[in-house]
Amino acid sequence: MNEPGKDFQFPQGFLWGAATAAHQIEGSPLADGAGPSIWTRFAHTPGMILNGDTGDVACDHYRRWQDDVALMRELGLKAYRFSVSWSRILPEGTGRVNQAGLDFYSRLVDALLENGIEPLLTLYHWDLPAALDDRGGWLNRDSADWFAEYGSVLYRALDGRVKKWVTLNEPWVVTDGGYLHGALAPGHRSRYEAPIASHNLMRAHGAAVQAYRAEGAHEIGLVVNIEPKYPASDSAADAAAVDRAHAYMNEQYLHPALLGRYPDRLREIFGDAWPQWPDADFDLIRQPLDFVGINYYTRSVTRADDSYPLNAGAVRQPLGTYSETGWEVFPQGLTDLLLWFKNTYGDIPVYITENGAAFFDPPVAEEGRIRDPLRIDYLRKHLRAIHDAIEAGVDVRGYMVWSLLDNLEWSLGYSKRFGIVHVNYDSQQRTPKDSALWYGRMIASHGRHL
Ligand SMILES: CO[C@H](O)c1c[n+]2c([nH]1)[C@H](O)[C@@H](O)[C@H](O)[C@H]2CO
Repeated sequence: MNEPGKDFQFPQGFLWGAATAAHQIEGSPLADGAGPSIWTRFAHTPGMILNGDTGDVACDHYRRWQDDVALMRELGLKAYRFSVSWSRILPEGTGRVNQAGLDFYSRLVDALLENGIEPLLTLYHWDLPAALDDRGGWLNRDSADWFAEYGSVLYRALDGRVKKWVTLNEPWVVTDGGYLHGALAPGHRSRYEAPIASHNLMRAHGAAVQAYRAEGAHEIGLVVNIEPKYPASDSAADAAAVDRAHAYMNEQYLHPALLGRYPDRLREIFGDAWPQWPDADFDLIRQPLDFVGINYYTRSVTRADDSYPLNAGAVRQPLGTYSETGWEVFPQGLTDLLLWFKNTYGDIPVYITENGAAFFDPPVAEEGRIRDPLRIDYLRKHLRAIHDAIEAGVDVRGYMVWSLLDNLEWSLGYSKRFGIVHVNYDSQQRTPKDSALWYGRMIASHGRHL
């Protein structure tokens, strides 16, 4: 447990880094031959993003990437998780390669390596080429081939320099937000489309891993957002609600990827909207993985309700501490989740590929400081929770704080700040917050003085 003054020993080689995503930081979405993504289109659809914010400029990382790599080095990061914009590489989604797009990421990777920072590359962080959405997007079974083709273009260009690859970031959010509830691009609302999109995403994951095994020589994995579900009461109804919520978020993607089957509850949840899948699909989806990335933010105390389609919902905790996004700060949930993962799927290496929180950060003080003690407390407690899981035998190999920079929080626009580095969106000035300086000291001591 977390005895005060305990000397925390993280495993040798534990990878300390930070994470971002292309659409959230790059800006210049159509520069140098890039094609539009569904988020370029979604953002320019009135009413879809708070305050009419768009990713047209964001953190201007597409132009400021060299300064941002220098900043990562100054902070002492050892790794950087980023995503590639598919439509910069393949403007129509398939076929013609845009060399300028490839060159951007090739230069970024070289700069990271020159500065002793290991790149972790995510192929897909939600920004599907608009041209593929016009062909049905994730509802089209051809999406698996499209994605494998895209992956192969990047493997050939970057493998050897990039040694840790991620196929998908959070297929749950892509499906739940983009196809069931409609809050995220492409903004569909259909309980019939959601399972189809979800299944094709996992087929695409499997196809991209298969393509990597033919082309690449290093590591590839899947990133999921999972969240421990705790019953709001000891009633049978709440226990059943927990089972449904757990199957829908936590098992829906890990089961097919690692066990080659869906949890039974999904048929109960979706009813007549749950198709009969071909057995061969699970042979494609279930590919040996070198690691799984877990994005952890919060827990959910869950009760039965009449919400759609789960009939299960989260209950706010009166004594809980909440971040600006309304997520409870609950570090113990990360320990519980990691133990569940190991007990359910075995000793697969794990990276915490996202963990962080949005808090109201004060403006830049006169001396250029930004005091964000709540974020430091959040990060410290979650790193201690990871350490507890490691001591209990979970093979956690690294931690990527979300996020390096304040950035575009999807449909919430720029209203939420997750960065350990503040971004002034008018001047594009970067200011490391106290949490960035703290995290750098943490990395330098390898977590010893957590
Ligand atoms: C529902 O929470 C998810 O685990 C989650 C949280 N987050 C994410 N996924 C995404 O991967 C990031 O792009 C978001 O910016 C980040 C913060 O919202």
